[in-house]
Order: sequence, then structure tokens, then C-alpha cells
Amino acid sequence: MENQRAHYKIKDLIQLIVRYGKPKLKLFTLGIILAIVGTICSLAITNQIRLLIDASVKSNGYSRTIIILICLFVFNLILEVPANFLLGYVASDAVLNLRKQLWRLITTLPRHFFKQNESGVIASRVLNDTQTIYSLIASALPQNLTGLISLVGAFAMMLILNWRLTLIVLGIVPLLALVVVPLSQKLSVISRLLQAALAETINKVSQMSINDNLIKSFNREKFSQKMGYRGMQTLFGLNVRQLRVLSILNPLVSVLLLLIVFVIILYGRHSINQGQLTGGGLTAYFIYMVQMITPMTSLFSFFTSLKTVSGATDRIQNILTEKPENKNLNGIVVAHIQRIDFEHVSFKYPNSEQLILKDVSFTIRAGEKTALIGESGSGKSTILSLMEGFYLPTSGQIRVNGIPIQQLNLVELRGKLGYASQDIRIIPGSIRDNLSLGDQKVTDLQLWHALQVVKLDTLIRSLPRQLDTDLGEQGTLFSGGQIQRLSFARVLIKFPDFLLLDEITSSLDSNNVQEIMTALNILNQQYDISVLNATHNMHTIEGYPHVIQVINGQVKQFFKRI
Ligand SMILES: Nc1ncnc2c1ncn2[C@@H]1O[C@H](COP(=O)(O)OP(=O)(O)OP(=O)(O)O)[C@@H](O)[C@H]1O
Repeated sequence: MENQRAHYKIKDLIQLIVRYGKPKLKLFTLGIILAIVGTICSLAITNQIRLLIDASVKSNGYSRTIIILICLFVFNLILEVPANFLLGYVASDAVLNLRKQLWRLITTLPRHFFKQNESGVIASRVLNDTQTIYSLIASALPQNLTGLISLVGAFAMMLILNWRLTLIVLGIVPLLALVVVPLSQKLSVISRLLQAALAETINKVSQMSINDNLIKSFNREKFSQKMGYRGMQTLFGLNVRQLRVLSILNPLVSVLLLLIVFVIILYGRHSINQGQLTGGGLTAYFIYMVQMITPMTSLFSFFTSLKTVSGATDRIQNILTEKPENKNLNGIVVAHIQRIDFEHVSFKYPNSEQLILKDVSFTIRAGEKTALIGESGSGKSTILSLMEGFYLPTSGQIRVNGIPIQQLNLVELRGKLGYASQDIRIIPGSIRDNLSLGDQKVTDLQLWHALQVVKLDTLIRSLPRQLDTDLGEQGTLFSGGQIQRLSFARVLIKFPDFLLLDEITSSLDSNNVQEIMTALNILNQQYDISVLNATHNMHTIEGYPHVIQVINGQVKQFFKRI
């Protein structure tokens, strides 16, 4: 996913923002106009200050100048406050749209995307990279647009006030650039390294905190501390590097600025003596110089930060080129799944050359309880994923009620399959959120019924907030077995035609296993729900007449007399 392009194209960033951020152009134009008029206003303030000083020196009446100056101050404030807000608002809104588009697309991507990209990396794309873009377009972009006007305007006024002095000052400015440019480039490299090191350290510290159990039971607190220290030490090293550059840069810039001030005073005094400049003119000259140099430095840091944004833009664009999963929404809908057939199915994962399933054929029928057994890594979970249509076979055919899976509407198909996996899946939120997954149609009655089947109703009724109890990070409030049963209850709420179970009893004790097995029998016999149970635990499939055994990616199907 990482794509380091050598040259940054600002066009890419603009395209990204316009296409996905859909910025409110009218508000943006209004904000820019207000900011431009505000900048012109601040240049006029400087000129008014010049008039005021000259008027007071000559003891002329200056009340009119003061009134104009106050009006300009007020006018400037009236313009710049809404301008800043509007431009910031347009940028926030554009980044919100970009984030939503990105997140919407990510949630619809096929499974292999999530297998190939770590969750932390995906989160960083959606939040950190878009935040980098936000920082640029919310402040740096408008600041530099108006800064450009301030720079040109102030420079023009300086030329008008004293063109000779301005040419001398211009001679010193490149000296300033000579110092600032390379050092600032160094600073931007360090700040990028700091960002990366910070993200890595945060990741390590949080991983170590989540695994406190493992660390404690192995008495490896020292190892955990070292993991954190390593990242912190890297951060320290980068902070020192940053400090080194800054401690050279800041005094050097101050000295050079003082040099410019010194030259202006010397030459300004000479010009005043020659009658080419007034006292007010010299003061205004200084202010104009600040109004020219400030945007110059922010323009420079804008160009260096473009590099950071370029990386973020590339990474976001790479995600945006991914194709959403084709769920074949116009495909055939089967009312009730009667049978699923694998016909000579071979399969390899998109990122791999290895055939995981080789010429696999079997049939499972409605109403039956079928066991899917095989050694770890033999391909049981892969078979379940293929049934869900997460992947298509590399060759051969999967049929549901005789219809090739490619022709089926996958949303409808998945609606009829209840998939519970060995991995405990908890989302942030309450028990209700975890069971209904945001489906408003699910009633409390259905939730309690499913909880009763998995024998968790009594426990949850005893909690003060019952279904609204927050499950906590990764369900820390419940035991592994209870969470496993909760995820089983989640599947029951779907009331599927087929239950696809992937080692759901792996973290349950024998009592719990027995209860789940009883629940499965009730579902199968009373509610006519078919069961395909992938497991290592032969005890859990004792009553299963149909067995599919996976050996090295090939299967044997047999019938067991009970
Ligand atoms: N996304 C993937 N990309 C590439 N290879 C994969 C992927 N997922 C699984 N595999 C490989 O496919 C093979 C079968 O894995 P699978 O998870 O289906 O086995 P399993 O029988 O369910 O194992 P277990 O009982 O341990 O869960 C393994 O060799 C595994 O490494």
C-alpha cells in the first residue's frame, strides 16, 4: 500500500480534495475574499500609522487619521474573524467528506484487503493521513493565499517608500533564505521521522498494555518496559536532533533579522537626513518588512509540509483505487437454502500461489448436522469463507440450491448464513450493540431469547444496566467463554438457514460446551436450522451423522452411524 512517489504533484492533492472532499466552494470564495480584503486592510493600517506619526511630528491635526486608523482596525477584525472561521470550516467539512468516503469504501472492500493491511495501518490512513491534509488546507493554504497578497503588497509599499533601501534589503533576504531553507528542510525530515516513531511507540505501548496478562504470567515486565523504552529512546534522539537544528536556526535568523533592521536604521537615517523619507515612513517601512517576511517564512514551511502531505495523499489515493466487493445485488435470491455443493473446487488466496483446497467436492443439505474436521491449517476456515462468498473458487464450482454462487445476491445469501468464528469479535459499545450490530429491527425480546439459548440471560439480567452494559475493551468485563457465547447469540439473532461454526467451543469449559451442544440440537431439531460445525474437538460432534474430513486441502465425506 505504501507508494513513495519521488515528486509531489499538488494537482493530486487538489483533485483528491475536490473529488472526495466536495468543498463548499461558495463559502470558500467568500472566506478568501474576506481574507484578501482583510490583508489589504492591514497594509492600509501600516500606511495610516505612517501618516499618523508624520502628522504628530509636524504637529498637524491628526484626529481624522486616528479615526480612519480605528475604523481600519475594526474593519480588519470584522473581516478576518469570519474569514478564518469560514476557511477553517470549509477545510473541516472537506476532510469530513473525504474521511467518510474513505471509510465507506473501506467497509465495502473484500476480505483480502483486511487480511493484507493491519487494522492500525487502516486506521492511520483514515485518521492520521487525512489530519495531515486537514492541517495543510485549514490553515496553511488560506494563510499562504493571503500571505502572498501581504508579501506582494508590502513589497510594493516598501518600493514606493524607498526603492533604494528596498533593493539593499532584498540583497540580504537571500542570505536569510540560504540559512533558513536547508535547516528547515532538515527540520521537516526530522518531524516526519518523529511522527512515524511516535505512531510506532504508541502501538508498542498499547500492545504491551493489552497483553498485560501474558507479560505478568511470564514475569516479563522488564521485556515490556524495554519495548516501551526503545521507542521512547528513539523519540528522545529525534527530539535532540530537532533541538540541535532549532538552536542553530533561531539565533541565526534573529541575527540576520537584526542585521536587516540595522541596515534599515542606518540607511533610513541617511534617507531622513536627505529628505527622502519621513519618520513615519521609516516606521511603516519596518512594519511592511514584517508583513513581507512573515508570509515568506510561512510560504516556505508550506512547501516543506507539502512533502509530508504528498505521502498522505498517495496512501489515501492508493486505497481509493481499491474496488469494493461485488455483492451482485441484482443476483438471484434463494428463499431458503436447501443444499450447498462444492464441485471440484480448488482455491488459492489472492496473495498466494499455494493451492489451499484441491479438487474438493461435497454436499451439505438443509436440516442436517455436518461436522467439518481436519488438522489445524488443513483448510476448514477457508471452506467456510468460500461458502460466505468472501472469496470465489480458483476453479470448480460452489452451488447453492444448484445455482452457482457467482449468480447469487451475496447480501441475501449472507443473510441466510450464520457465521460464528473462533476469533472473539467484540465491537466498542454495549451488549445490545454487540448483539444487534446496529440493526434497529432487532427487538429486546429477540435479544433475550438468544441470550437464554446461550445461557447468559440470568447473568445479564443481574447487571444494573442489563443490555446497555458496556462490554469494555475487547470484552474485558466478561470471561472468554462468556464472550464466545455472546458471539454465538449474535448469530442466533439472525435466525439463519445454516449455521457455519468455526471452532466456537474452543474457549469453553466442558459444561459450557455441553450447553452449546444442547442449544445446537434444539436449533437443529426444533427450528430446522442446519449446522456445519468446523472443529478439532471430536467430543462436540459426537451426535453428527455427516462428516467432512479435510486432509491436506482435499476432502473425504462420509456418513457415520450414530
Ligand atoms: N488470507 C490468507 N492468505 C493466504 N493464506 C492463507 C490465508 N488464510 C489462511 N491461509 C492459509 O490457508 C491454510 C488453511 O487455513 P485455514 O485457516 O483454512 O485452516 P483451518 O483448518 O481452519 O485451521 P485451524 O483449525 O487452525 O483454524 C493455512 O495454510 C493458512 O496459512
